Amino acid sequence: MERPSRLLLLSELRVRNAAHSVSLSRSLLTWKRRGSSPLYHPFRPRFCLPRLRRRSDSGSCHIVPVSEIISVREEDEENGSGRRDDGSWKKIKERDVKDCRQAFTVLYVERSGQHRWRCAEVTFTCSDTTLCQRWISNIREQLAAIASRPRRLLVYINPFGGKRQGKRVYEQKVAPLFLQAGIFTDVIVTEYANHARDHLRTEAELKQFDGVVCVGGDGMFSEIVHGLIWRTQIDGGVDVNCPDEALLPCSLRIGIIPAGSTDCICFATVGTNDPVTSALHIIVGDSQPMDVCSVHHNNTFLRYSVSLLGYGFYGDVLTDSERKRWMGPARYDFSGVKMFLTHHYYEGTVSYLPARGILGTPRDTARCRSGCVVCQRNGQLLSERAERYETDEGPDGETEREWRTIRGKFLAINAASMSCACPRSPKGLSPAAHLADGTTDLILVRKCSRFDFLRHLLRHTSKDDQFDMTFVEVHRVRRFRFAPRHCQSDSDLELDLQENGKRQIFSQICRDHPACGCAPSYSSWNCDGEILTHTAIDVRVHCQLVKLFARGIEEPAVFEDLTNPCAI
Ligand SMILES: Nc1ncnc2c1ncn2[C@@H]1O[C@H](COP(=O)(O)OP(=O)(O)OP(=O)(O)O)[C@@H](O)[C@H]1O
Ligand SMILES: CCCCCCCCCCCCC/C=C/[C@@H](O)[C@H](CO)NC(=O)CCCCC
Ligand SMILES: [Ca+2]
Repeated sequence: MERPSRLLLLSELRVRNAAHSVSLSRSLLTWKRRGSSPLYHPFRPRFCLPRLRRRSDSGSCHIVPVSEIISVREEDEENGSGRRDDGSWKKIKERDVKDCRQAFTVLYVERSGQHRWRCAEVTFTCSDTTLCQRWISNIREQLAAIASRPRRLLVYINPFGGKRQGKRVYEQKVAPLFLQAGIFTDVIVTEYANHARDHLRTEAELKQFDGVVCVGGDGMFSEIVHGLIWRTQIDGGVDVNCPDEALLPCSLRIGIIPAGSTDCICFATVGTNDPVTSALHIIVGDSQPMDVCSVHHNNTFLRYSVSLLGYGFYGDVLTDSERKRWMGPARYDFSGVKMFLTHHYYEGTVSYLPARGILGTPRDTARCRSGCVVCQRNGQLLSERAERYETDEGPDGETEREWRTIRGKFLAINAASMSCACPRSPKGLSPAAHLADGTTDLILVRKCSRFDFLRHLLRHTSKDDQFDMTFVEVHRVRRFRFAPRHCQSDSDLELDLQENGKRQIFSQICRDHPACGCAPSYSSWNCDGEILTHTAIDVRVHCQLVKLFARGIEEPAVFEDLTNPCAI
């Protein structure tokens, strides 16, 4: 149970011309209308204390955690008595001006439903100038002491992501908030694809910054992740081409201002794709660790992935939609329907290393939420294991024995390192996946009828379980490999030829002659929205390799009897 800490200040100040009892402790700012009866505050989210406001017949009490104060502004006489909390203006009575010589405004985070945050403000006025200054400097001191808050950010804007609104969104909605919060920014509007990645790799003076912000979609985030991870490994002498090397975690946090088509990473880490909410999470200095998968082909590094690695359906949707970029976000719906009707399946071998000895399964009903204990515990377990064996997979012999292999015909092979929740699918591809548990959920959708595949797809948008179907299996894994049928080992191929020689040869011919309309042998991998150049891949999860300016999705408030911070 959270108890109010020792008070730093307790004064009678005026809010909207009414006397209020206002207090500041190291953790809370509260204001309560004078004469109102003590109120209890039964709502509190499980992991944090948001601003609370409870009204009764006799008044209202507000509680704002200091960690959620954005800034404090000194008002001049006119502002202090003339401006409303919502920023509009009111007529000033002469008596008000006389009574309230000094005023200050506190800007703070207010939750507005569906995980959205807004910047609210309240103006306190008082007749004593010294007291007013004490309040302002005390609040400023509290804010300056929060070491996790960024002071200087490097911002990359993709002007062409999503609906091409990135620049406008940043200038109108985000930059003014950063200014209010006293955050300095260096802004780069990208001029070509991979501009941000290459700038981070070689040019950016990262020591100057407390974080990197991207304005765009998942592709833009991916650029930042690639630039930062690459830079960190090169500086630390890590060979990125070796799939067995443990990667060094990146120290700079990444902020995402969503302005893309899917915005899956923002949605799955914040709970909404709203630029103002994301800006506020950056300002308050939130931190959310996140797993990253490295993808290799024959000991050559290909890419990193944080959300979806998809072969078959999602690979084909992406390949088809890339030719329709001009359609904007609607291209995914168009290509989704087209690829569903095309109904291609692909043959190959999936091998995986199951995640053992850690918490959680892909069929859990519990979800990864703010302060997730599964992520915390598994993070600890995996780093202890890494220290013991100098690899996070356990002793070599044991690891080799644990690999499992599945051969088959698949409509889709998906690896979801996080839920992949997005506006299209609010619960995501793997609803119980965790952001930072060191695992990915490997989902195998075997060849089935169009009708069954449609049922499976539609379950991504409803409450029904998309894994509860005979042709779908899901495994929580630490590592996996895939080889398409034609990339299998010589002995496997011989076996296949004996089993099904005619089809093998026929499909190879049809790959060379697409006009015959036969199903292709290969799909492509969709790696967080980028097409991979190879189909045979080796994927390894690196637990908590990067950090975001986010806190995971907050639980809705739960009913709890609290010590009443307003009863003072
Ligand atoms: N100035 C630019 N010109 C052209 N392409 C760019 C530029 N800046 C970035 N890009 C590339 O644009 C691609 C798409 O960008 P982004 O991810 O922002 O939007 P999106 O694809 O619409 O959204 P999502 O990834 O969420 O589906 C990225 O892969 C990025 O590399
Ligand atoms: C015929 C009815 C179909 C109904 C299907 C609904 C299922 C929706 C599941 C959505 C899963 C999104 C996974 C996110 C992947 C991102 O890393 C990637 C980059 O932004 N986006 C896509 O590849 C874009 C992929 C878009 C797929 C539709
Ligand atoms: Ca994970």
